[in-house]
Amino acid sequence: MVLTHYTKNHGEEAREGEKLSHESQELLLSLPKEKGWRTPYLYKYQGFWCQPMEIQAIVSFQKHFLACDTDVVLATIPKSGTTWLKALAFAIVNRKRFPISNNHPLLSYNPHDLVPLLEYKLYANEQLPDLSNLPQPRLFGTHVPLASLANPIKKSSSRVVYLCRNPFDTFVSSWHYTNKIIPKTQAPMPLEDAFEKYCKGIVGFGPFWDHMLGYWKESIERPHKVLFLKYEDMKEDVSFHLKKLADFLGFPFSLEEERAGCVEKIAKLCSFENLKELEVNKTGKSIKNFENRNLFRKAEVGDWVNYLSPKMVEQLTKVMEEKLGGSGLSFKVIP
Ligand SMILES: Nc1ncnc2c1ncn2[C@@H]1O[C@H](COP(=O)(O)OS(=O)(=O)O)[C@@H](OP(=O)(O)O)[C@H]1O
Repeated sequence: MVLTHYTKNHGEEAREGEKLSHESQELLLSLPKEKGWRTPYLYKYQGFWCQPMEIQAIVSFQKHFLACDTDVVLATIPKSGTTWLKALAFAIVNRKRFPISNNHPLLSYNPHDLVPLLEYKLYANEQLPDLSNLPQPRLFGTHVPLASLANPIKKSSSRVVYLCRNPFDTFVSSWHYTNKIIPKTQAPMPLEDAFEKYCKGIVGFGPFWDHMLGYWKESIERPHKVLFLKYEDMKEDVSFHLKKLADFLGFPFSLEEERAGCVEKIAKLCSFENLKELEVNKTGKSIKNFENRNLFRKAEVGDWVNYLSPKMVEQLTKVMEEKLGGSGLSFKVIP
């Protein structure tokens, strides 16, 4: 059984390698690697862990992306509320073009289709997208850490919004998602194995602490450039954070809009309860052909209590204290 799994993984690695350019294959040979969560290996590229196809796309994005001053980049580590943030930002900046109505794009498209990920979609598979004709402000999503964003993003006046979620819930969400999308022929990943990797920082785009701290520090040093939001705060008061996001993006709500309930309408449109029940999100496919329904699970703060043992809680708390202590970044971990 173990042997079959091992052989299968190596076959997968060979197949994945075949899809890569010669240059990317050479690059991978020079990088440290560890067994991945659902792919044979994660490689450490520029200090963060990543899958081979993503590394190829990120190198291309770093080389070719041209920024506009009006660009908005929505950054997250996976499972921190990316889908939610994309829906909110799209609805806010496009509300004149697409007023809240029965044919709003968010009712027939998944947020990942409306706000494409730079590394999974736009620059994937050696594509060089022509982004010059996209309506402004252009909205992009990324899981890439701040230090590795394409230089034009850092140097231009484009804005970055970072959404962060407490590591306990992010871990549980990542583990569930991984087991939902791994091929049926592959054994599910035990919670304990995933947890050990997570605490060592071995998770896509991790270590999580470096990912968070990069954006956190920049949001303090350059608050006009990076807005740092927390998933738990947004769950507590979505309207307040929606207005904050709109102000930061340069699309503040007018008094008339507020009186007309525009903020609440957007919050409702983008809510977990609404998006989860839409046909497109029950049956459609978006990122890399993955099923949209897997993007919507529970959306709760504190669901980790149902999964982590006291020993695990102690271990992750210690990691967080060691890595995030003194930074000023802290989390509500229960509602
Ligand atoms: N609209 C909305 N509001 C609040 N929360 C939401 C929303 N949509 C998705 N979710 C929850 O977010 C988790 C998925 O994270 P991401 O969207 O970052 O996933 S991904 O990185 O884009 O794959 C996942 O969290 P868990 O339920 O804890 O697994 C989703 O349920």
